[in-house]
Amino acid sequence: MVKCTAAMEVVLSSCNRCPSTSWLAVGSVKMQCSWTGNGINPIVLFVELRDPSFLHGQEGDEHSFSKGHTRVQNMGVDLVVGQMMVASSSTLGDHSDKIESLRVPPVLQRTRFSTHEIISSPGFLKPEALVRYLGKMDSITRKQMQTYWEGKDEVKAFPLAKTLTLSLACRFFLGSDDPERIARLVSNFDDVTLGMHSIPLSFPGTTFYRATKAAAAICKELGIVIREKRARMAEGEQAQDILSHTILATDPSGNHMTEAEIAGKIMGLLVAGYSQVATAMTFFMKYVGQRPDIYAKILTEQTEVATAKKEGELLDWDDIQKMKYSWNVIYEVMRLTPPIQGAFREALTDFTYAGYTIPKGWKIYWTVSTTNKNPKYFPDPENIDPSRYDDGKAFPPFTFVPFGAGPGMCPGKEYARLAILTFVHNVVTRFKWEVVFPEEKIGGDMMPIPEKGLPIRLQSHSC
Ligand code: HEM
Repeated sequence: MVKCTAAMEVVLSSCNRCPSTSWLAVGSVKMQCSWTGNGINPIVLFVELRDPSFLHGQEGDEHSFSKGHTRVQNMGVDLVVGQMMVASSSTLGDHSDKIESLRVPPVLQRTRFSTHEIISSPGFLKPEALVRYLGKMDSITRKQMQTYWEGKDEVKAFPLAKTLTLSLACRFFLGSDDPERIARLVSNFDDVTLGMHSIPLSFPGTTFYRATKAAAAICKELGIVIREKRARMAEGEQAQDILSHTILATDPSGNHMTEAEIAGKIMGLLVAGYSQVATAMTFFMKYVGQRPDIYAKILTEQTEVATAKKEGELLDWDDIQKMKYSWNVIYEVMRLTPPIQGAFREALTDFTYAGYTIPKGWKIYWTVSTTNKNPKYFPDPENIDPSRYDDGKAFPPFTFVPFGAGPGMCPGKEYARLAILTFVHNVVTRFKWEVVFPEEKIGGDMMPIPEKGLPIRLQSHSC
């Protein structure tokens, strides 16, 4: 058994300014694994309290989103994945030699190659590049509808949305359509996603331990994918996906990434591109399934798009531009249930916010949902009202942050928009649906998860 020693400082604080529950950072934890003596990075300890107010709201978000000369710095996917990979190599017992090559110090991951730069540099996630993916996105979505949705009276929306988004991510990030490989990865990705937001106590039975095992399994599979891709590139295959460009990327000294670094980057991207998009699709099904008035308006919009197309013709960029009402509904879905509830930052200097002094080096958790429900900007905040985003209505910076804000804002926003709207088009033009358990419990710590997978009863338009 792995034993971890933890030295812990804890400061508890709360205030009554915030009407809803949020997460409060309360201290830092340093841990050491008794097997290897490896230190695991200090992390914040957070607990759920009623009415705590910490870094949220417009003022808090300005602190937490700004980078560089200001008070906090971003801790993105890389660092969390990096932590997990270091831990995985120290806790997997007899498998540790196999994944030794995958150990990547988190600092190295963050400084040599930024994920943001890698996915932005070849312009992969920019609208002009995404236009090229749209037809393929639509055809993958159609195929999945035919295979998993059509002819069924009842389906579980969450697992099906995850199968779809993982297939899309594997296609566009890895250039792979292999369904068996995708099926093998699904449960591992779920474990990694949960582990990214858990306290890194790595012994059998903990969420973090499961995540480290899953991360190791994904990296092993990715190692094979990377070697296959390198071989095809050596034979002249063009770089047409993010993996190829990551293989070709160099740091300022002209060095390429190691296989482990590439696997870490790609795993971070797959996790980001898979679970958040699936969560947004799932909560679209939940909220719209309970609001026939909103469903009717979306159906009108999507039917107009569909009837303007020839038989079998795939969606194009102009079609997406016509889906304004549908996207406003998605904004409301993400405002009420943000797929990412918040993220970590690290204080670069001591600073005081709302009467609390945050010491340098402490990890801070900022929350999305409290910001997005501020009644000053979103009157009657619990109500779904897509007209909030009608043309011409703008919100002040840092008041609506489902995709974050500032320099660390989500680089996958446009990709997510296309994937979600393509899904909306395909599901709404085929079915009307009813949520089986309107009061289904939403679990998950930092990421909302419907506990039963959101079962829905389908009624096909063709019946
Ligand atoms: C509905 C879908 C999505 C939502 C709601 C979402 C939300 C967010 C948020 C809130 C952040 C900021 C985190 C922070 O400030 O620390 C973020 C960052 C990020 N997202 Fe997304 N995201 C989505 C989809 C995607 C997709 C599809 C990709 C990849 C293609 C992606 C890649 C990333 C990356 C790499 C970062 C880190 C950026 C950095 O640190 O500079 N996301 N996302």
